[in-house]
Amino acid sequence: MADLKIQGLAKSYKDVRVLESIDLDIASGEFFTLLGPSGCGKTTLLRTIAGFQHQDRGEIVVNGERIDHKPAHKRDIGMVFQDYAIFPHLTVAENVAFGLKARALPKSEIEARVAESLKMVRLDGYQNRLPAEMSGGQQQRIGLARAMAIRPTLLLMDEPLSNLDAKLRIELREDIRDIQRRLGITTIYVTHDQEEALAVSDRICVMNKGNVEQIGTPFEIYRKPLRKFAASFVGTMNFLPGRIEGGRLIVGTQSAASPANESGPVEVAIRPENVQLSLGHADSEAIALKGEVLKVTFLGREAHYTLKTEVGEVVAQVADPEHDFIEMEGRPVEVRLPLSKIVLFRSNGDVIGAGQA
Ligand SMILES: Nc1ncnc2c1ncn2[C@@H]1O[C@H](COP(=O)(O)OP(=O)(O)OP(=O)(O)O)[C@@H](O)[C@H]1O
Repeated sequence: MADLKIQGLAKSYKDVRVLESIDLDIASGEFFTLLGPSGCGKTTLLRTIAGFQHQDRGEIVVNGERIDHKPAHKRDIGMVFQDYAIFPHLTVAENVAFGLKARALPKSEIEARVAESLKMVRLDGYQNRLPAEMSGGQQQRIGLARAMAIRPTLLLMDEPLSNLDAKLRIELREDIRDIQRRLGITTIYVTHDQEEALAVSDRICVMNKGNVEQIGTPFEIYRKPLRKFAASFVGTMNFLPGRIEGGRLIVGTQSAASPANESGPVEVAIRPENVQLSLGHADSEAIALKGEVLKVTFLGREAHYTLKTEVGEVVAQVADPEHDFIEMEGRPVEVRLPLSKIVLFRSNGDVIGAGQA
């Protein structure tokens, strides 16, 4: 069991600052995900923790002890890579044994750990195969078994599912999560896939341009974004221009009692699943915009609507649709934005109050 503290970690390549000043506090046994767009510094942060490169400033502390002066092989960290990084000329068992041989463990111990690790990733029986005879998903299981065989205090995973097709990705991410829970190993997982992050993590750290934007549980990140960046990067969000004046939230020609105690221009954010469509009139707890259905995509258990309103297009997602919505295209509807589901952002991207999406 290991907890990890990162304080003031900064890294530049030549004169380009890639990590600004990162502070993280990761609990023992936690599944912690670094989520962000390409180039935001996730991999750099992970590789710095692993010891493949060195920070310019800051500390990395595991169980109260600084590890950032140690070389990578002395940090007791298991690593799983996007491209598997397994040796093609070695058998499955030899690949898994690789780190154990480097640690000069007795042969019987190596054999026992290889067997145990392969069983854990459901590859028992494949010991003597070569990687080329295995599928992509199986090759990544070898990578996972190899990382776990050394019984590391930390497990780091860099986009481990990116090279797999959609179905395998879901299957393997569930396996990774089950194994991680069972062993209770502190895990840092890098992905740019927000759905994957929501599905597997205890907590998510949303990164942008070398900074931490928000750290929270998947629920908090999705439902209570603290910055516009997290709100737009995770899931789908409608953003509409509005303003608060005299205690009223004004969107286009419509208004309702303002949920926030300030005034000035705001961005009104709402998730598609929280937009309500109605043919009747709205209550006072919602902004009700006149709209027209531009497009309907019917997906069986839900339908997605693109709606034209006076302040721009709004996407609504309706669960369990009751109409044959093809007939709805071109029809006028009322587009209701319930105040309890709206999040308001200032022009600088900061959330107002503790809004909920
Ligand atoms: N060895 C290097 N030398 C110079 N610049 C680098 C080096 N490695 C990464 N960078 C730059 O640092 C920035 C952050 O890269 P990093 O790989 O950490 O981002 P990332 O969030 O993991 O992105 P991706 O998801 O695309 O891997 C990028 O702008 C990248 O071009």
